[in-house]
Amino acid sequence: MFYKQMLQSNFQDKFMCAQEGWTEDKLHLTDIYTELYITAGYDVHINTQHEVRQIEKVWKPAEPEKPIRPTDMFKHPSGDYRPIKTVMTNGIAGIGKTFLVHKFVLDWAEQRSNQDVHLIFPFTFRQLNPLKGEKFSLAELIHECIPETVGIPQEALNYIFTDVQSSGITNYDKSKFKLLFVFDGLDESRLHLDLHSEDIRSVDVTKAAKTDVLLRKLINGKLLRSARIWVTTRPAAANQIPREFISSTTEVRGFTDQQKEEYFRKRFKGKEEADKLISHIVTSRSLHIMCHIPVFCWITATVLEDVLKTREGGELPKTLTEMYAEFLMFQIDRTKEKYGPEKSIQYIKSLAKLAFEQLEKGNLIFYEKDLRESGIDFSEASVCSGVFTEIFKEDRGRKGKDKMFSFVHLSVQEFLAALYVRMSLINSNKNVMLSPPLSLKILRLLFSKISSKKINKISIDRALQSSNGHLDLFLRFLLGLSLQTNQDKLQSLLKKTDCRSKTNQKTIQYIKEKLSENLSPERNINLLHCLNELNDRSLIEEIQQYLSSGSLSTYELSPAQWSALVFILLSSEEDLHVFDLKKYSASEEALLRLLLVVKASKTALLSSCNLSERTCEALSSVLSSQVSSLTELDLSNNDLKDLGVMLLSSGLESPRCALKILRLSGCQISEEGCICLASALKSNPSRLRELDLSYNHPGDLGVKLLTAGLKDPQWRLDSLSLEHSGAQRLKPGLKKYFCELALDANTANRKLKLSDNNRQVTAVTEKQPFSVHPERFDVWLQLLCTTGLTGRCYWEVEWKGFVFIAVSYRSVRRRGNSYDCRFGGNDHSWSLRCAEDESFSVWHNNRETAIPSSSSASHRVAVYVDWPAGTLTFYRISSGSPIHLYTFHTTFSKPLYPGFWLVSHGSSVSLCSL
Ligand SMILES: Nc1ncnc2c1ncn2[C@@H]1O[C@H](COP(=O)(O)OP(=O)(O)OP(=O)(O)O)[C@@H](O)[C@H]1O
Repeated sequence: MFYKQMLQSNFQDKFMCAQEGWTEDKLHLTDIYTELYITAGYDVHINTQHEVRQIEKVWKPAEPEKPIRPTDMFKHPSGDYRPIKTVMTNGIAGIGKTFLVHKFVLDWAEQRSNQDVHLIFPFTFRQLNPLKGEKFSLAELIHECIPETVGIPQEALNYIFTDVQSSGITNYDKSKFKLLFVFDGLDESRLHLDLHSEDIRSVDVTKAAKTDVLLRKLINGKLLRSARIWVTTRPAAANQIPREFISSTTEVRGFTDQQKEEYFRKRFKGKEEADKLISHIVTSRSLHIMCHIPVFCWITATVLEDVLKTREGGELPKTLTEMYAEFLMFQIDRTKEKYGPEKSIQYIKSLAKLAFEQLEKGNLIFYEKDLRESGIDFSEASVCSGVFTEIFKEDRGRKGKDKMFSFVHLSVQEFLAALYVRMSLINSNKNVMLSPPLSLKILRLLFSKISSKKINKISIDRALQSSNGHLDLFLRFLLGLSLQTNQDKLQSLLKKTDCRSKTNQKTIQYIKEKLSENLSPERNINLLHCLNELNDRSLIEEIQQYLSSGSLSTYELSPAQWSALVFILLSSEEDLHVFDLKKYSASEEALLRLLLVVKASKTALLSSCNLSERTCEALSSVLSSQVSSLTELDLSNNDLKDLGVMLLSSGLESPRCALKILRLSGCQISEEGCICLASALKSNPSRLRELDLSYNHPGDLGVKLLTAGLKDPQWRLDSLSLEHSGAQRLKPGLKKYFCELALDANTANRKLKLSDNNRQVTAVTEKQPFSVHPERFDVWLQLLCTTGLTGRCYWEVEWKGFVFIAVSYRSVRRRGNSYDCRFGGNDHSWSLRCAEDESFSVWHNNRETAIPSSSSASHRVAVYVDWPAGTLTFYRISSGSPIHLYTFHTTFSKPLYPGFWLVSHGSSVSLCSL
């Protein structure tokens, strides 16, 4: 207890202050720390190759996923008690892993949480790397790396460790001494961490062993079995620790929109100032999206703070290029005073060269030799790397003793690379974009005179040729740097400006041409970002106009406009939690165009959108994609057939598929499709929890296989619906929901004559010999059918004269002539009025809604009720196909009875057989 208090007190001093970037004046951690969005699970939501580019597609907070509080790092995400030994926390560069560890330790040290822990030993791999191969006992290693522990004598540590080791207890919660070892930054590790390698030698915890061996044994549980281990890492290195050694995985996913706001409120204490900045960031989409990475928030806050201070009433940077240009100038200004303007400018120029040359090669980490090649004197660089640590940081060496370098964030490298291209053009009239691949077209361009326009074109073409988009952000910056305003900011680096608005107009035109070609959606989106950097919003504004005028299905969108729509949806303020295709256009074409949005959404509602097998192929690739966020997919009421399900199954089989809910109700699926589904789920049983296959025809084998899966403890499935199945469900379209109806003679008004086995009714003048019945309509010429409907039902009727085709609750009044008795005259019935002149209108609650007139002379009407979904739709049947008339959306509370009102004598209605 004494040692605990001592360590807590020492850690308070150490972790209270946070070092951010270059700041010499340290800030109190709790003053700047903003809660991060942390989730449970193995999924790494970011493409490891280039996190920034992926964010927009990927990062949408997951609704069903409960965020984890930092203090709950060692609780099982399910909420149930399970012993937890090792937690691995993933997250991309700059997302806040180190900050999280510091906050956790500080909360413990200041006795806010996790007080069950007796001692915490926070290591970083950066500290451990130089000790590789050296021999230490565990206590010595702790003293070496964590000076705050020095007050705990080695004997005391050895006593505790020996006790833990010899007790044989494996459960942390049962251990007498509760210990936590933290290892931050596994991605930086140079240690030999093969956890399977057999370390035969003794497990005497007091004996010295090589650092690598100690670490290995701690992580694989050979040493101090009950001690807890917490490892943080960037995703690329996560697989260094095999799954079997990890009890729980979490992922730091940065800031949610709300947390971004909190961050800026903490940074800017004045409310007015904070409001201004937040609203500025929210309206500059690219900035807002990027701000999900805390380190980018810091860049943004740094720049905006400076702009506010130094330029009263000045424009705040809106685009990424503006922001990075400001950031760079801010760095140069700060260091100019210390080291002189020339040196800092010269250094930036060399770094820009390095950034460009290495980006061309696809390198993100560089060695001394690379620095030399770019003209950076290494010894000088090490002086200057102190100056520009926040741009260029000396990195962990993994190759022997070679020093490694990288930019503080890949986006900084991309910005500097773009700057290098512009600088070479403006300052030395040189085109540096010479390296292959050179198409003939580019070659031709190269032999003509160099100009900004040509460089822009070459860069656009090069970026479009890249299959993984490695030049996308570079291109955005390069084009952004062709704006006068940005060049003005960088005056100290650019000799003169070379902006001509005509040139930029031509570039904009060229981008728009490219957008109308059939490029991949990702490339198109980047081109739209480029337009944004060039301050051209014409395409986006067009689409926004369409969107505000209602459904898009009325417009014929060009490929460029579709891309603009994707761009808007991906970067919209509205959450992409739920993507509802019908909001835009219920068609397959629309879905295929908006596939990127589906990928970024949590839930995709695609029911009743006339989708076919073709869609399934595309969706299957979404499901198996590394960056898909989709956990719920509703494909009900589309005739996908067995082939569609087979195609979809290949996506379901993928270990990357994160789908939890799949609705395939009414999709014409037979036994074959179900067999395929069952086998896909068998090979990937750990995800899907809910499967809706109602209104299909699974056959005996389909039912058997799927229900067996439901009982299989390996499967996560806990809800399976196979209701309303049968061969009839294999009929196309709405016909699969056809139900046989019969008119209820007991409800028929006396002036209605029933015939054709109670399937036809005619309004007549003479009273019919019906018995007295309390359910009979006595005034209006109405009647109901016998069956109350609660599922999905479809029927067709032929009509003559002037009739109302209705559905009603059984409770509709039968006596008298009030509206309460008339179909559509009250709130418990809905009706379609079919008049002699073939005009239609709908009635509900005594309110009429007219339906635009149609030309056809057909007298056949179809009714489709989806009771659970609360929809009632009327169609006119023309040449055998349903033409939509009207849909009511409501919540039905009681069974619905089809009914008819025959207004004029001689009118008739007959129920059709299908
Ligand atoms: N929770 C937070 N609140 C406020 N600022 C934060 C937070 N997390 C991170 N930051 C800011 O982002 C910067 C980078 O965070 P941090 O070093 O924790 O990232 P990381 O995930 O460990 O990155 P890397 O993998 O590159 O080491 C911090 O210096 C700080 O400015």
